Amino acid sequence: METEVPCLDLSLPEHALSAQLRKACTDTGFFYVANHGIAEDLIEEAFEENIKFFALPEASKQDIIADENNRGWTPLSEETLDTENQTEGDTKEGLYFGREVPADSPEAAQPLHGPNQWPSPELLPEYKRVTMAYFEAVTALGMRLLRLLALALNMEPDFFLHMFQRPMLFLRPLHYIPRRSQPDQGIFAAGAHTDYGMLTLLKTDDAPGLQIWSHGRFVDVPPKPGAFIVNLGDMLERWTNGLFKSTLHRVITDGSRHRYSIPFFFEPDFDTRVECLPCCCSPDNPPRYPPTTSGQHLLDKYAQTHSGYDATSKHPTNLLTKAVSASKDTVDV
Ligand SMILES: O=C(O)CCC(=O)C(=O)O
Ligand SMILES: [Fe+2]
Repeated sequence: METEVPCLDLSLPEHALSAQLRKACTDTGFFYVANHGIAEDLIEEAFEENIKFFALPEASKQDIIADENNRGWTPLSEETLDTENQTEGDTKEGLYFGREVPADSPEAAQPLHGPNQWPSPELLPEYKRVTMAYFEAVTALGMRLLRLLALALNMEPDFFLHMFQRPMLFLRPLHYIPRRSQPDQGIFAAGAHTDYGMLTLLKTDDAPGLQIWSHGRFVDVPPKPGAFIVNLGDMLERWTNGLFKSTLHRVITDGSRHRYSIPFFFEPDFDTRVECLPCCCSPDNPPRYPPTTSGQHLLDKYAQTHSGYDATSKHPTNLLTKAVSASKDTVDV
């Protein structure tokens, strides 16, 4: 079953786009973006390099196993996005890259900041060049969307821009193995979850599988050639007091083929204050969440779903998505 996920044509004038964006953000929290300006060749190259990476022998991937800054390879089944409904881990592996932060920079003292771990250039000579070019291109697209988001909220267009001086940016190529998902058996390619952060810019190959929760059921969001899929995360839902939706989603595979996707998680600077926007509250609609910061929000979300997690220490697994069990909390205490 398919649902009508709106498609924003970025070649339209901003005033038209911002109205469409507001509707998409308040209705579905998911939308396609067409005419985004990122070269198809670059996208293709990024997928080709990742297909090569995931085909490397296990030992080569182990060499760059994810570190405490969320950078590096996460093996098959390492992540269980929906602990309530899954009987095994997600049938996918991934590779995280963040904004490059040298180990000797003061920024590296913060959780989630540090140098990247790149696949060996002897094995994959083009990997770093292509991935960095792709990273830069999706960052620029994210910046364009920030302007539109501010306009969609009837705010100054540069409202969010200054919060992205040292942003937390994570690119995470994923490889789903050809394993048939069996929801009734608790086997999922990616369990149901919402994304933690502000915005996710997702490119998938042409294999279907992504589904979003809509009107009481999961519906397909098929790949659209030439378009990105963009969704809002919990941080933006919190910032807008629930006006903009962070929608539950999952991935189901039919076992017939490999599936590759590249989500890009786009989050403001660690210290950015995330407090109900004035345009999103009123005496009748008071703020539902206390103020926090971008970094603290991500760390708290993680602690909610991982018992024993110490938010003051750096920690090696996925901080950018969360299990469904905690997805619809309304008030932080
Ligand atoms: O692979 C996909 O289509 C979706 C991945 C996703 O939802 C995530 O990584 O948060
Ligand atoms: Fe997600």
